[in-house]
Amino acid sequence: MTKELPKTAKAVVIGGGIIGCSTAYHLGKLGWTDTVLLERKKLTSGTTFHAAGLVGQLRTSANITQLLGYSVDLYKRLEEETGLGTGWKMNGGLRLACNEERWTEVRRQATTAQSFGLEMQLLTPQEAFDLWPLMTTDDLVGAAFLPTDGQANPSDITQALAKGARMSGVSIFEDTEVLDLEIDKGRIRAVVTAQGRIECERVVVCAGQWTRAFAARFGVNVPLVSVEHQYIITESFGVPSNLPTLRDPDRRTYYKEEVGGIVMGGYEPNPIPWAEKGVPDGFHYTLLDSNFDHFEQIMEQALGRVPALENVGVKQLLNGPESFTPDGNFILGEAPELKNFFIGAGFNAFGIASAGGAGMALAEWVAKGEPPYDLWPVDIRRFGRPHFDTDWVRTRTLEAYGKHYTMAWPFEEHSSGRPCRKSPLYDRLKAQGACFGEKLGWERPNWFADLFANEEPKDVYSYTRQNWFDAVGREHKAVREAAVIFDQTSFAKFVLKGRDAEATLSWIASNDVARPVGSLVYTQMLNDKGGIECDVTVARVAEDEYYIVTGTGFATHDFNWIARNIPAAMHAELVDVTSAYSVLSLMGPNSRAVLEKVTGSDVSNAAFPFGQVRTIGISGCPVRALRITYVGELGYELHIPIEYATTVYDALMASGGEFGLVNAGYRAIESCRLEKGYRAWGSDIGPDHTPIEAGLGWAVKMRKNIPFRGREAIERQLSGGVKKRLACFVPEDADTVLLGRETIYRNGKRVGWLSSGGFGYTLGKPIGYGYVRNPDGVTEDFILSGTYELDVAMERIPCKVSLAPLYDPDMARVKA
Ligand SMILES: NCCCC(=O)O
Repeated sequence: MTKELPKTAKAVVIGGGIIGCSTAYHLGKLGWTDTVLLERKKLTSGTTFHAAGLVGQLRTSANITQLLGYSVDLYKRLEEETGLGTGWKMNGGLRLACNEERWTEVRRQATTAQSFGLEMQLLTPQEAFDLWPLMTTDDLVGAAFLPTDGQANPSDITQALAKGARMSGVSIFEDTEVLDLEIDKGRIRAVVTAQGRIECERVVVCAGQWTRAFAARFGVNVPLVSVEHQYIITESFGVPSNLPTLRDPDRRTYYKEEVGGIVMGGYEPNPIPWAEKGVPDGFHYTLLDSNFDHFEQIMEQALGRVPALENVGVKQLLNGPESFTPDGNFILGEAPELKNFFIGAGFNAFGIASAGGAGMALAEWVAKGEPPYDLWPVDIRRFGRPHFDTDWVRTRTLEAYGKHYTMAWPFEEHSSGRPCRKSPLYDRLKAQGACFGEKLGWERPNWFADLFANEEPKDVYSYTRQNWFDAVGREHKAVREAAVIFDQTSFAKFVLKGRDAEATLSWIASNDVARPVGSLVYTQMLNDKGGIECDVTVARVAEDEYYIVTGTGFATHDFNWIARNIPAAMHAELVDVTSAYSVLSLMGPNSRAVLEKVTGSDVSNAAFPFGQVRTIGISGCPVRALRITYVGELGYELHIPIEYATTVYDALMASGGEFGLVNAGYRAIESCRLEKGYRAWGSDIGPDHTPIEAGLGWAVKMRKNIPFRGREAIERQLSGGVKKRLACFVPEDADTVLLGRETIYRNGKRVGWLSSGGFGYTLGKPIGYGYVRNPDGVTEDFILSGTYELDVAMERIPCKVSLAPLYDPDMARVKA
């Protein structure tokens, strides 16, 4: 008897691939048994059925690695739980290195794995050969082996997840296409199918490459596109079933054992986009025509590694389109555009590896309104304006696909889809030697080449100090000794306006923003666990108006966090004014002297002290000047209506020469902020870290009896103590290159990893920040009483620890 579609459900999951089934399985485990999964055709029939099925775990983020580790734990027990075979085997994963740079990358990855508590062994070529005797090793420098990696059968594991979901009471309907959603005043009311209508308030879209078009119908942007991906399946030739998976990134290829043969595929540099006009109707259990010519480049590489492939029969060259994203990470979370509309899609090469953990995290997000831990690298809110344009998304995604196995260089920038968003100063800065980086489409000067000395404004990547090291040193010196202009036009800027603006922001912000007009406050915005969701500057520009400034990459996230936290009864409206203002940050001990030459306004310390905002005139332009700094010097952020930007810039440059004013870029900012100890959201701070743990307790209004979101969590930490604390580390060896993720050892015991790392030119030393963790609690004494080493590329480097800023700890320069 066919089961009838229910009339109501607590949540509806759309899509019966591995991600949808994993999400439904985990919703069931959370007691959301009133969940319905709808699949328009048959389970797995979209993309899952042709996935290769490798399960690797290591990523550059600890939390994403943890998520993938969860997949492994789940896959280990799923067969026993459901009675269905999954094809899971923990045969380990090998990764080869064929040159010294790659070997450095692999050793750095081994350090990262160690930081995150994942076992990764470094092997000689002979040891690698012993594990994988089908390969040639002449060109090998070394290899890495992750014993807990493995592989699974994608269709079987999906069916097992579906069975597990049903066992919890979740209903699954195949051949049930979703035709529409009913949405009323921004609230989801029902899912409409040909078989009937299900009233529900929460929808989870896990529809693979169909997700972008489906979500767009409801105003939700999911930046993914389809790309052809090919692999071969050989006849059986006696390959042992315990053969580890193998990745040979220098040859762009991967391998796994399958029924005594080999599956081999790769990520070519010239991928072929698919379904540019949309996925055709009736595309299920469908593959594309094999493209032998295109695969030849991959096959050639593979034959060099596995000569046996020359003589073995190829059963199939499988060509299956999959969804890929512009940054190679998948897309998870609640859509910023529509409440209770969740996305799990765009899994690139990692669908099977990620599905267990991603489904768990997404289910928690749906059920509890937040993910189990910070998932910023995969959070849907990391995207922004350029991602609305499918052509731009496709261009960038094809670049990301082609780089799947290429070296992941430190400081590497994308090259496609550029320039996209340009500050009015772009051409001027380019003419003066700017080497630009890119964030959310914005071109931003990273550093300036000395064109008179024939320096080329181009990054040359390596794992040692890169070619821009000296140029950034020059800019750093100018920040500390003279004055610089940073073009920070890409900052995200919002206006919060309305008669309840003060009360609203007082609830959302953990620092005291109920200050007089003209005040400027650095504040965090916390979740209920006290974790830092936003890290912003707030200027009170009128009784009923605040101007909020945050980092370029956080535009969507922070806007969404603030907007969603405006209490229902409050009269306050949030508007994104990013495109209305250019930002020139005039920083350095001479910055006041430069400013005094171009403005008639009083910018003396008495009239315009630190932590204030003023409107000053420059060349006929009303400039909003914020007395604040992220580099630890006297300075002013000048927020300029966009049409005046070049006029103000030209005036400053014309007057600044005598004070040593020069252009400087983001890499100098990074160097200076590391010396001064300013935290960076996304690395040093984020939703998993509270201000107390981050050493930002001074910025929380605990002495005032003002309620704010997260206050109770902070009170608990202040009375009960913390189990981790951010500290600063300075290696004794000045030549050490710190990049982040290096393991922190205290008295020989692993206690954490670096959240960020770089070089401080004034100090003349590398600088790193990282949390020292201890389940029994971490106090200042605990931190300062330890002897520390950092593991860098599997080598221990002694270092000193500090809790106080390394530069200007008493703020004398900032407040000068
Ligand atoms: N979809 C193939 C996975 C390859 C890899 O894990 O690198």
